[in-house]
This record gives sequence, structure tokens and C-alpha cells, in this order.
Amino acid sequence: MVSAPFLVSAPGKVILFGEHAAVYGKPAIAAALSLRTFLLTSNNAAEFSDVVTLEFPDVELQYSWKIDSLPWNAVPKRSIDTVRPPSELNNGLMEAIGQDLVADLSPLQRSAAVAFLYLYLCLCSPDMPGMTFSVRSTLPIGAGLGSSASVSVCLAAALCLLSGEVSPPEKKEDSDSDFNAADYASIELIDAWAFLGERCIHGTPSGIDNAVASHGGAVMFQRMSKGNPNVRETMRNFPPLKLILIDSRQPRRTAVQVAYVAMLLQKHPLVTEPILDGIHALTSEAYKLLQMPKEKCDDAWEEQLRELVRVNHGLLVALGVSHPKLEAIKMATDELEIGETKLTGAGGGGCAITLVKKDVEESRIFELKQRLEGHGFAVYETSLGGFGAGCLFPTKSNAAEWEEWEEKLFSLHHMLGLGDREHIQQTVGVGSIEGWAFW
Ligand SMILES: Nc1ncnc2c1ncn2[C@@H]1O[C@H](COP(=O)(O)OP(=O)(O)OP(=O)(O)O)[C@@H](O)[C@H]1O
Ligand SMILES: C[C@@](O)(CCO)CC(=O)[O-]
Ligand SMILES: [Mg+2]
Repeated sequence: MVSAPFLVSAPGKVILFGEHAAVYGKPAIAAALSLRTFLLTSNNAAEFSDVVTLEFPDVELQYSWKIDSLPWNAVPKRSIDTVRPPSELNNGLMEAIGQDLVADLSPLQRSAAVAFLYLYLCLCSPDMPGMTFSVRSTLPIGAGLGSSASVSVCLAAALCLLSGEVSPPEKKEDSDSDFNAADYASIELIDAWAFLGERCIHGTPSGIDNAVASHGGAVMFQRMSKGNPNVRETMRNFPPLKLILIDSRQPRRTAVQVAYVAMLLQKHPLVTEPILDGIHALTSEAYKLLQMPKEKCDDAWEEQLRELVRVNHGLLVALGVSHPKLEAIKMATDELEIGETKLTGAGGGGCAITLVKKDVEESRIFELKQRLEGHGFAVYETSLGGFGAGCLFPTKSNAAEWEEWEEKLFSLHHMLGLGDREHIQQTVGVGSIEGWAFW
């Protein structure tokens, strides 16, 4: 069991193949992003020792609840012989959280607050001291890059640490080395709790986003039914793909997009099922290609991968989850012959990825960026396949900084008007400062 203050962090993700079909038990391929979410857990001052507080400045949310007014009686009893939480939300607890505890919040704020309350009530106890949970992210929100999963993983990790369900990780040199069985068990548990957070945020998640946000790296993921364990194949020799990540800046919610596909499937099963099967088939082909030894990754290999990107986008368009702005991004990359483009994540807005052709001159990529930025789109430079969830504790060498971080980086009060999210990565970011350890 650890005590506050401490930081946890988890990455966003890019789905390369298979979104939406993943919800129906088809495989999907995704990799962790270098853009990440950070959560600071800190103890409240004495006068606020009876409240738990959320400070989520990115969604302009600040909310406190009196700890003893929370519906502790509605928390389901955990079976003593199962460590992992069930994969379904408990209806009684969801009803008890209901609308009253999160009144006046926008849908964007409410889903994060409900995810927090659900995990806090399940993992903590009424006799814990008053604390503040402050979330900041370098990820765009609701843009297909797994912001909700990175928040859910951060919340699950912090609350599991506080309750003693998991211990801080051993320090490792890089994401692939030093397998440690205790850390593996811990991150599996964090992943399972984060899945419930994702359920609070978007209803019927496949689990791929929280799997990548907790474990990091690149994975092939397949959701299994009837209580069978999900497939999560770590793709170790993931080839270095040249990708451009473009945010249409068109807001949308994953919950709405996923519900739309569910409606289509119900209304036109004979049409929709073959589309999902087509996505399944192309993801399986892509998986084989991405597993090829390096010496076989030639021009023909690259072309095949790009073709699959194009087909995947076409099938997502058929499912009705594209958006005119995503089509404008695709058209610009097609016109400049940069590569093949698909939407990534739930679509309806949010991000697209372009798999760039090997021989494209930098001047053309520059032109693309100018054109896209001119339309108000954001172009991200990021790398794929990094660390999963990790934590950072105060030490002798960073003791002086903690107070400043709490005040300047994480407090809603100080954040409003500050704007620059990159600042957080530079100040406490993974890779920017020493001391982070990963499960
Ligand atoms: N920085 C943040 N602070 C607080 N809440 C956040 C933050 N980022 C995401 N969220 C929560 O996640 C929700 C957005 O999740 P949603 O699943 O719709 O989009 P996404 O995860 O960014 O995209 P996708 O699921 O397609 O990858 C927000 O409504 C909010 O509840
Ligand atoms: C649209 C979807 O397939 C991906 C969202 O990032 C939903 C999910 O798998 O949970
Ligand atoms: Mg999400």
C-alpha cells in the first residue's frame, strides 16, 4: 500500500487495423503512442480531509464529494477467491452513482466522473483520507487516440496502488526487458479495472484501448466471449512504420459511434456482418505482414500494407463512421500521393493516420502539413510502441519539485489560461525526467 503524493501515467494508442469490428470479437492491431495522460494523487489539506476531489482541467471539471455521503453500501461484495474484478458493471452500484452524484456535468465530464466514482468506491474505503485526483493529458480528447482508456488506466493504477491491490513496479531498463511476474500480475489487474472505467465511459468497449494503455508496445487484440480470456499477442518485432497522424478536430464521442454501428448491425445484419468479416480478414492479413522478418519487408510488402489501410478505411466508411473532414484529409493525402489514409479509433471525426510511401519527398509532406493545418487540422509527430502504465514517486532528488508540480501543472485554478499541454510532457513526462518505473 502506498500513500499520496504520487504520479501515474499511461499512453494513448493508435489502432492500425480493426476498430469497430473489435467490439464484435474480431481481431484488431494497435500500438501505444508517445502522447500520454498523467494523474497526480495528493492528500487534501486538513480542512478538506473529509472530501474526495477531482480536478480534471482538460475538461474543465472540478468536483468534490463528502466521502461519507458516497453510496458505500451499494458496492458489491468481492468474492474472496477471485482477484480480478468481473468484466460487467454492477447495475446496483451504477444506479446508486446515478445522476445525483454527477448533476450539472456535461456528458464529456460526466463519463469521466462516473468512471472515477465507480473505481474509487470499489477499490477504496470510507476511512481513507481526503485526496485530490488531478488528471492532465497531452492527448486530444475524443479524437480516436484512446484518451478515455489512458484516463481509465491512470485511475485504476492510482486506486489499486492506494488500496494495496498492486505494488509499485520494479525499475526496468526498457519495455521489453526484465520480465517480472509480480509486475505482470499487477498490470493485468490494472487493465481489468480500467476496462470497467472504459465501460462507464463508452458502454461496450472491446478492451483493446485499455490493453494498450496498460501494457504499452504493439498488440494484436481479440475480445473473447463467454468468459474466455481475451487474446493479447504482443507484437515484438513491430516494423518502424512511417505514419502521419492528423486530427480533424471534429469532436465526437466513441459511445455514440459504437452505438451507431450496433444499430446498423441490428437493422441490416446481412449487410453489416460481411463488412465486419471483411475487416476481420484484412486485419488477419495485416497481422501476418507485420510479423514478417525484416528482410522480407520490401516494397511489395509495403504496398500490400498500404492496400489494406485503404480497404479498411473503405469498410469503415461503409459502416457510416467517417466524416466529411476525415474524407478531406484522405483526399489531400491521395492528391499529393503521400500514401494511404484511414480513420483511426471510433471515427465520426477525430484522427486519421496516413501510412506514408517510402520514396515520398519531404517537400511533399511539408506541403501536406501546410494544406491540412490551413484547414484547421492538427498534424501530430509521435512515435509508436512505447511504455505502458508507470508511476513516479517523490524522492530526495525531486522533493523540491513536487509542490510546484501540484500547484502549476495539475491544479484547475492555475491551469485555466495556461493552455500549453506540451508543457506537462516536458516537465514530468516519461523520457523527460528520471524516476518513472513501469509495470
Ligand atoms: N484529459 C482528460 N481529462 C478528463 N477526462 C478525460 C480526459 N481525456 C478523456 N477523458 C474522458 O474520456 C472521454 C472521451 O473518450 P472517448 O472514448 O469518447 O474518446 P477517445 O478515447 O479519445 O477516442 P477513442 O475511444 O476512439 O480512442 C471524455 O468524455 C472524458 O470523459
Ligand atoms: C471503436 C473501437 O473499436 C475503438 C475505439 O478506440 C471501440 C472499442 O474497440 O472499444
Ligand atoms: Mg475512448
